[in-house]
Amino acid sequence: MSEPSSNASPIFCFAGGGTGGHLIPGLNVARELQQRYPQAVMQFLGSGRPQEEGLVASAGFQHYALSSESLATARRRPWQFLWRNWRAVRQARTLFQTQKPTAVIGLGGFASVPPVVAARRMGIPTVLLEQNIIPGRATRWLCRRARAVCVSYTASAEHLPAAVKVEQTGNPMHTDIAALVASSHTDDRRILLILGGSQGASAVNRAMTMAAENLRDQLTGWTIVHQTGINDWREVEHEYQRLGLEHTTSPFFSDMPQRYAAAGLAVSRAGATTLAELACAGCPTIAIPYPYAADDHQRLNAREFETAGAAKIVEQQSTLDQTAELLAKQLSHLLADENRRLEMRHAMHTLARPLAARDVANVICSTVDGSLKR
Ligand SMILES: CC(=O)N[C@H]1[C@@H](OP(=O)(O)OP(=O)(O)OC[C@H]2O[C@@H](n3ccc(=O)[nH]c3=O)[C@H](O)[C@@H]2O)O[C@H](CO)[C@@H](O)[C@@H]1O
Repeated sequence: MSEPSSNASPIFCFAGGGTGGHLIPGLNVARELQQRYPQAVMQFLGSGRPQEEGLVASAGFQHYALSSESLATARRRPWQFLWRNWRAVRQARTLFQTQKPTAVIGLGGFASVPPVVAARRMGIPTVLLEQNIIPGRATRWLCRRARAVCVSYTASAEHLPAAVKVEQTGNPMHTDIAALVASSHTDDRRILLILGGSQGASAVNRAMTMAAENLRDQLTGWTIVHQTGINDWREVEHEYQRLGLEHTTSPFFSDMPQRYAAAGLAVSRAGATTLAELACAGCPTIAIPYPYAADDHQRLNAREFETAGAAKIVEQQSTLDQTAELLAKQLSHLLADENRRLEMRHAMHTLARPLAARDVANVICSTVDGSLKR
C-alpha cells in the first residue's frame, strides 16, 4: 500500500488519453487542480500516440507513454494485447512506487485501464471520468472500486451498478470555452464550423463538400471553417477552392475557444466532449453520429441534444450521396432560418455545464482530503 505523505507536494496522475475526447477533459481538470495547488505535480500516463504527447506537452504537464494496447488488438493479436497491457500495469506500478501519487484519475478509453488497475492494487484512491451517455468499457470494468465516477449525462448513472458513487459533474472544459456560456444570444455569426472529432472524419468531410456544392448560393456570405483531420486536408481545401466558397481548413485547430466563439452553426460528429463544448458555446449543431462507435454511444449522445431542441441529427447513410443529400437538406433549412438557429442556441445553453472542471476537482479533492496541502 502506497501512502502519500501529507508533507510532500500532491501528485495527481491522469490515466488515459488515446484521443482528444478523453484527454482534453483531463487536461482541464489538471489546470483547475494546478490553480488550487500551485506546488502540485500533474502527470499524464497515456498510450504514446503523437497527438496525445503534443497536447500534454503544450499544457505544460508531464507525460509518460505506457505500452497499453486497445481492444481492437485483442481480437487480432490476443497475446500481444495481454502482454503489452500486463507490461503497462507493471510500468505504472514502478512509477507509482517511486512517485507515490495522491490520486489516479481515469479518463476513459483503453489507455486508462492499466494505470487504474495498478493504482487499485496499491491502494491509491481512484476517480473516473466518463464523457459519454453510455459508459464505456473502461468505466464499466473499473467503476466498482473507484471512489467516484464523474459523469457528463444524468442518464449515465442508470448504466452503472447501484453501489457505485456517481457524481453528476458534466464534462470538464477549457475556461475560455466555459466562458462562452455568458456570451450574447442575439448576433448572427456567419461562420459554419465543421468538426470531425479529434482525428477528423472522412465521411463528414466528403458529405460536407458534396452538400456545399448544392448550397453554393445559400453559403455565399458565410465562411466555412473546416477541421479535416490529417488525411483529407488537401482534398477538402481543393474542393472549397474549386467551389469559390470563403473558407479556412486545417487538419486540427489548436484555438478551439476562438473557433467556437465565432461559429453561428456547426456540423459535427457526436463525440461527447465536442458536444459539451458546443453546448457552452451555444452553437446550433447538425450532428452526424459515427455509426460504428461502441454501443452506438454517439447516436445516444446526439439524441440528448436533439430532444432538448439544440441539435438536428443527420444519420450517416450507406452511400455518401445519400448522406450528403440529407445533410444539404438540413443545412439548407437552418441557413435559411435565423430564428430557428437562435432557438437552438438557447437550447444548447440549457445543456451547458461550464463549471464541470471545478466540480470534478472538488470530487477529487474530497476523495483524498487529509493528504492535500496547498
Ligand atoms: C470514434 C469515437 O469513438 N470517438 C470517441 C472519442 O472522440 P474524439 O476523441 O474525437 O472526441 P470528441 O469529439 O468528444 O472531442 C474532441 C476534442 O478535440 C478538440 N479538438 C477537435 C478538433 C480540433 O481541430 N481541435 C481540437 O482541439 C475538441 O475541442 C474536443 O475537446 O472520444 C469521445 C469522448 O469519449 C467519444 O464520445 C467519441 O465517440
